[in-house]
Amino acid sequence: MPDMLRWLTAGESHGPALVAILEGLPADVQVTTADLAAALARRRLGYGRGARMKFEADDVTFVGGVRHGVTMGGPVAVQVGNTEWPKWQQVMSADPVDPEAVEGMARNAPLTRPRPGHADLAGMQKYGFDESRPVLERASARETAARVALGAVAAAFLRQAYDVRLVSHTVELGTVAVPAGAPVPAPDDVERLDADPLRCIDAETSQAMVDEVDTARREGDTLGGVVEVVVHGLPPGVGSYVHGDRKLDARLAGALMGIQAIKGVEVGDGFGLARTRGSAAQDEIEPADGGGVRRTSGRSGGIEGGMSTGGTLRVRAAMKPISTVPRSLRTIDTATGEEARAHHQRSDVCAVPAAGVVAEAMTALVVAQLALEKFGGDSVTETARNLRAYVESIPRTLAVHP
Ligand SMILES: Cc1cc2nc3c(=O)[nH]c(=O)nc-3n(C[C@H](O)[C@H](O)[C@H](O)COP(=O)(O)O)c2cc1C
Ligand SMILES: C=C(O[C@@H]1CC(C(=O)O)=C[C@@H](OP(=O)(O)O)[C@H]1O)C(=O)O
Repeated sequence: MPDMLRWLTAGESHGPALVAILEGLPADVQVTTADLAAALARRRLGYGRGARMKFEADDVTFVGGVRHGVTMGGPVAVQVGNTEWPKWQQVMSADPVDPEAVEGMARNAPLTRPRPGHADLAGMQKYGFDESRPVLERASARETAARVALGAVAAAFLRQAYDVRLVSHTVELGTVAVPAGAPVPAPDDVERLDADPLRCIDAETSQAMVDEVDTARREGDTLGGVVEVVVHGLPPGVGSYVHGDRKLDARLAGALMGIQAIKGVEVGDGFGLARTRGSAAQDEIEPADGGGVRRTSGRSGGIEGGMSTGGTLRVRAAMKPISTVPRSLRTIDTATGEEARAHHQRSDVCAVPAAGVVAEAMTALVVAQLALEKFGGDSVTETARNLRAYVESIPRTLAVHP
């Protein structure tokens, strides 16, 4: 069975634009260009990002699927224009260029010193390229702008159809971590998180993270970290236990690992649970006041058996430190086979806060995909009605009280 909601992006880091398509979304989702621009602006936030984030803008437009601020049921197509395109027009021209026009142009020099930690070397081997420009143009995390634009559409759908809301935040940066027991952010915390330089819920930890970025920058180095995405309001039963590839946690892990530089995904207390006893690792079930069930804890991160439990969903993604290290790493020059130092022009010291926004977008897409598989419907009204009928059909004794 093909997925009900599908998405695809195209475009290069220094090309004229990124484009993205979201197919399978119901009609009547209210979404505007301003909503997309706001989501893209959040992705540019964060202490530690490089020069490019300052001078480049995301020029976003809908090119299909939306009319007068509402989706029409057809594929939603988005374009994110690159305002730096004039500088790259020749280097990244789709049509052949006059070799004399690019002769001696520094930007067009062949990139023959593949950067460790990037797609450069394996990409050259795979496609038989003699330089890494065609690889890095597509592998670059610039592409995440397109996914964030689609994520904003998915998030609007989830909010309007099911009252489901997402929040993301930074929980670790380098060696600095939010203290154990810090509150799980609520939807109301989004503004405060976005205003924080590291998108961190705890002010003291955030200051320590700023210091960590400053130290890394001073030392010509880069940082990674861990982000968490929290989903509020998801009813039980989204996802599936019948096949591995239809599990909510499997889909989330795949989508989050598909973000550039993400090296690990943890659902709920994931890795920590592996170090405890079974009696202390589950969320016990007890009768709720006035009927129904409640959980005594939220260790599972709101997923059991590949399905949402009706509790708060929590998923974390670990980002490795930025690969382009200013002090530059050892490599070879592929033109000569000689030892060399990897290319380095400019780079982020840390992009963990931005990765949180991207992780939130991917989570919105996956949750929307599996929610639509459960509830179906061609309009927001229809899918919302299906959700209500389902929730009402759950016997009173089994109703979830988060
Ligand atoms: C939001 C974001 C920004 C990034 N910025 C940079 C950067 O400026 N420099 C860099 O070397 N890597 C950056 N990366 C990471 C690379 O894109 C990534 O490491 C590379 O594509 C190789 O993929 P892999 O790490 O998943 O193997 C960024 C990643 C994300 C998610
Ligand atoms: C452009 C973005 O991020 C880029 C992601 C990136 C990488 O290697 O992934 C490397 C940098 O690009 P450049 O090498 O051209 O300076 C970042 O600026 C963006 O997030 O919009």
